[in-house]
Amino acid sequence: MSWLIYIIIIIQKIFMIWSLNGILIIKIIIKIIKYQNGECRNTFFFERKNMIKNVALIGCGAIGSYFVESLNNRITIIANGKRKERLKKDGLWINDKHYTLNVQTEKSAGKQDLILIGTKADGLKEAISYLPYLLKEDTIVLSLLNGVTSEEKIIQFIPKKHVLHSFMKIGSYRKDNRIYFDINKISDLYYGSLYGNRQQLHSLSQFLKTTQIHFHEVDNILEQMWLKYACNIANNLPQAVLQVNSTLYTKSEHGYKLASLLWSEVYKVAQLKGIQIPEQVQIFPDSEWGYKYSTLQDIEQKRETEVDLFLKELINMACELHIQIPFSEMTYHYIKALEEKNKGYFE
Ligand SMILES: NC(=O)C1=CN([C@@H]2O[C@H](COP(=O)(O)OP(=O)(O)OC[C@H]3O[C@@H](n4cnc5c(N)ncnc54)[C@H](OP(=O)(O)O)[C@@H]3O)[C@@H](O)[C@H]2O)C=CC1
Ligand SMILES: CC(C)(CO)C(=O)C(=O)O
Repeated sequence: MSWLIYIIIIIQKIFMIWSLNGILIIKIIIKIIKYQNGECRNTFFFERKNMIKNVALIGCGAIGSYFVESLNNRITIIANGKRKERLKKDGLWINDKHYTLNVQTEKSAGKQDLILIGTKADGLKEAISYLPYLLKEDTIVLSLLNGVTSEEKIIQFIPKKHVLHSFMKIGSYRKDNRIYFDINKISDLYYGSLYGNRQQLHSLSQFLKTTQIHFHEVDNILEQMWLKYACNIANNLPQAVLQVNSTLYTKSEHGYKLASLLWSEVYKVAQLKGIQIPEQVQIFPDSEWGYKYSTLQDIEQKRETEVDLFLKELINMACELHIQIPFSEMTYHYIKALEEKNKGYFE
């Protein structure tokens, strides 16, 4: 009889090991399925490191407000001096809803997991000077500015591993502390990694999935940024010179031609830098509805424009490549002269 007891015990043990293994195998299968669906990319390999909790925004204007609206209770606004007092006291009105803000200086905010830079080009230098106070080992920095050089400027001051390349597609309008955009139209964040920081990319996508933000993690972020850059140059600038809305490009063959000429010069520079963008000019969708893009908004509200970010930088690149881009040069000087006119130089 004793051999029978032995056999029963052995069978019992086999079943126990089998069922334990079974549970383990089922757990691994569930993990793999979740990983495939992108639900646990952070945790499968990286053991719950790099979870984004603290998010800071430097520059809560037209595009920054999109993140205030989406992450309201989870976002710290970084500002100093009078700007800080104003933002604390008045908050922001976004699409006619009032938001009170958690405003901190760069020194009081503490270390951040994610930092969004939403200043214009003229505020970038100061924004960069805040970064050392906010950075920890695995902080992610996104620069939302238009143009193709803000990331290069940032990595002159902080290690590359922090920086993902990014830009926004959104039509947002600001007058003082009132901001309007339509989240049902295009309001999208694009980002990608040029410096091989895949872990940051996963953390960011993981975090964004928990929010209402429309986002796209893309492989060809540099091409996408240049495409947006070319669109901004071709669409924002002729309308700013002529001070008319975007029907310029749909109603007038001359307007369309102006956009095409500028586009052809960005295309030439991009080609020589090995960046692929389409040869044919792209007019922003819905331009027949008569939009005023940011450069014209700046001119009308007598603010500095970002023409240096758009054209001065293109002219410098062309110079380095030993090519001429006369339409861009001329447009650059037109807009600079309009800025001077706004400052009352000619009165
Ligand atoms: N508007 C749009 O629809 C789009 C804009 N973009 C790009 O996004 C970038 C931002 O543009 P936009 O949002 O329109 O610009 P805004 O002028 O509306 O916003 C910039 C904000 O940055 C703040 N700021 C400047 N310096 C600092 C600083 N040192 N610390 C804290 N805050 C600071 C400004 O504050 P203050 O007002 O007090 O000076 C302002 O609120 C630009 O590069 C633009 O080309 C891209 C896509 C669409
Ligand atoms: C045209 C627009 C709104 C597209 O996102 C833009 O980038 C700008 O106004 O500068």
